[in-house]
Amino acid sequence: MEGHPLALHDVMFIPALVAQASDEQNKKWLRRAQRREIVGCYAQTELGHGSNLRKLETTATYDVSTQEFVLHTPQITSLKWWPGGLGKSSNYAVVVANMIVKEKHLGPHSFLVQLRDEITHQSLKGITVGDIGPKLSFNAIDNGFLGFDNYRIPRTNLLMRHSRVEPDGTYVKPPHAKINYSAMVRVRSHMATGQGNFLAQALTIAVRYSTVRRQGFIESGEQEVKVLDYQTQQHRLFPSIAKAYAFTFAGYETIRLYEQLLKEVDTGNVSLMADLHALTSGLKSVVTHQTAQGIEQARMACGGHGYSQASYISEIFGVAVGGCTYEGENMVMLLQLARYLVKSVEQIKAGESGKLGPLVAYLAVKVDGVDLEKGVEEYMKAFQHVSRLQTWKASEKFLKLLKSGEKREVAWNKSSVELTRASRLHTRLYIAETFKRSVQEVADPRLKEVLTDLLHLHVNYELLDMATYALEDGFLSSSQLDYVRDQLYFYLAKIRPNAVSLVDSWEFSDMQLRSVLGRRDGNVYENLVAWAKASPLNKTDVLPSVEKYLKPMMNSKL
Ligand SMILES: CC/C=C\C/C=C\C/C=C\C/C=C\C/C=C\C/C=C\CCC(=O)SCCNC(=O)CCNC(=O)[C@H](O)C(C)(C)COP(=O)(O)OP(=O)(O)OC[C@H]1O[C@@H](n2cnc3c(N)ncnc32)[C@H](O)[C@@H]1OP(=O)(O)O
Ligand SMILES: Cc1cc2nc3c(=O)[nH]c(=O)nc-3n(C[C@H](O)[C@H](O)[C@H](O)COP(=O)(O)OP(=O)(O)OC[C@H]3O[C@@H](n4cnc5c(N)ncnc54)[C@H](O)[C@@H]3O)c2cc1C
Repeated sequence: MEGHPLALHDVMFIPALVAQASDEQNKKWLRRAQRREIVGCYAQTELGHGSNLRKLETTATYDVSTQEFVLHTPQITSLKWWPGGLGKSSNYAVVVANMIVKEKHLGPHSFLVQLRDEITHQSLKGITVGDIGPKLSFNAIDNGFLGFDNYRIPRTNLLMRHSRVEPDGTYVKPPHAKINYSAMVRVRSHMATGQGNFLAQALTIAVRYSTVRRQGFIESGEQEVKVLDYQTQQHRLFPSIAKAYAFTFAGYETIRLYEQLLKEVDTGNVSLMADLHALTSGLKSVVTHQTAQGIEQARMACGGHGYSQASYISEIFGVAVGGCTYEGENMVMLLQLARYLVKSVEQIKAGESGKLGPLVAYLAVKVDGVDLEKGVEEYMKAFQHVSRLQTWKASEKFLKLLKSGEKREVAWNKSSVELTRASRLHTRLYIAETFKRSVQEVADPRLKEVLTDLLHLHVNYELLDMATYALEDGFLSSSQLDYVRDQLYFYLAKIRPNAVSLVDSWEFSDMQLRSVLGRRDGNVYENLVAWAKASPLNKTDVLPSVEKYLKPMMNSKL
């Protein structure tokens, strides 16, 4: 859970080579990387810039006389900063640098760069590299810094699958300007399943513990109840169980789309890039945020023991919450999706609704009302309505500001909170839709029934959570919202008997969970005592600090 120093080798270094190096280059590098004869990382973010990639400062200047690129770190803010595995483990990196050829700045490009000697592992001349120090979590990963002092690499170390620099300095452009960002899009497409997995771990611990923990009464005179029988506890945990499933289903779809994109790009078809970029930008933001919230609720649902490291939930939280920042800061990514939504609105206004992609076609279709009692399809129409309403409102605000003479960037900034709201609603619609479709495809009728209960819980929870939007224009009445509330409580109670099976079905072993509270055998109390006794402070009855500090203080006459 604390991370692995070679994680980025698998998660980004190899995928960057697969997607961006030419077949010829990969004959040289890929097998070596796969066999781990060389260890790599993905070095893009700098001390001064992470989000705004156009302002990366590391330069790769082509020297036509030697057919080499000269990598250079012009100032302190240009140091690479953060890359996982860079500090101590990697001897190679995919480095993203601003490419300059014949004095022309050609923007960020990826280069394979050797950092350390393959035998001694010592850093090479011209390279400054090290670890950036402890972090909130992930402390088994050596996130690092890296500087170049006019460091030379061969021309052929520019990753040349999609763009090239010929020996004479002729630049051959890629088929899409952002094709070099594919390693990021890949991680974003995997993040929904990855984060769903973190959420699932925390929930497994909290749900199991909630059936061991007895406290208080529901009906007086009986045995104290398992805390999982409280409606508030169910409300804290069960909607997140539904989300963990929903995120996993959504993630399967984005992973499939990324694989499709890779194949299509190789045939020169880049049409999926904008759609997938928008989709994964929104999804990674919503999923990481809701996962962090869900894990924190799971911790609180374990009361005092949840705060102990014996629960292990704090570690899961620390790792998961990193996802809100890495691979694109969440607000920044929501605004990327918003660009796509605003463009879609502009297309509709221009009478070009027919050109809209399938995920945004609903923006052009107005619905007057829904009959929620007819089932999940009607909830989908309600989600579409709130997303459409907010997307149009935010877009109109932006377009009005533009029309009033504001500069584009200023108008955008003044509309940005509303735009991020639209992006979240659009993404939550997508999550609900993929959840619905995935449940419909389940063949086993008993499994389908339980997952359908979770789906119902999800759509009622979500609609209630976005109720202000639906009430704003009178789309939903307050009596409809009462119905949604009743349904929510109905499904909390209905799911209760299956709650433990739902988390057990994720099949985390005790070794994976590392949680005293979440043990499979439920022997929580004996093991909490054993865990406490094993604390380093309990190695001796009297600590050296007693002689050193306590006694002088207690014996002092002052
Ligand atoms: C197999 C497992 C895989 C994953 C693991 C999953 C879960 C994790 C679980 C465990 C992890 C275990 C260990 C690892 C631990 C942690 C670390 C993992 C990874 C972290 C690595 C990193 O963080 S790498 C650095 C990431 N950095 C960023 O994400 C930077 C964010 N910024 C950007 O992406 C861009 O700068 C930008 C998109 C914000 C803006 O780009 P730019 O300025 O160049 O563009 P413009 O704004 O001008 O936009 C111009 C048009 O281009 C479009 N665009 C932008 N990007 C793309 C893209 N990628 N594809 C397609 N189109 C793109 C943009 O939309 C604009 O289009 P218009 O039509 O509107 O003009
Ligand atoms: C655990 C972890 C692992 C990482 N691993 C890697 C790695 O392997 N390789 C690598 O290269 N990098 C890595 N990073 C770096 C990471 O990708 C960046 O930190 C991330 O992309 C955010 O960029 P930033 O730090 O520049 O944030 P900033 O952009 O400085 O964000 C600060 C604030 O400014 C806001 N902001 C910035 N721009 C805008 C805008 N245009 N509009 C509105 N608000 C804005 C943000 O929303 C945020 O609130 C890692 C980071 C972490 C935490």
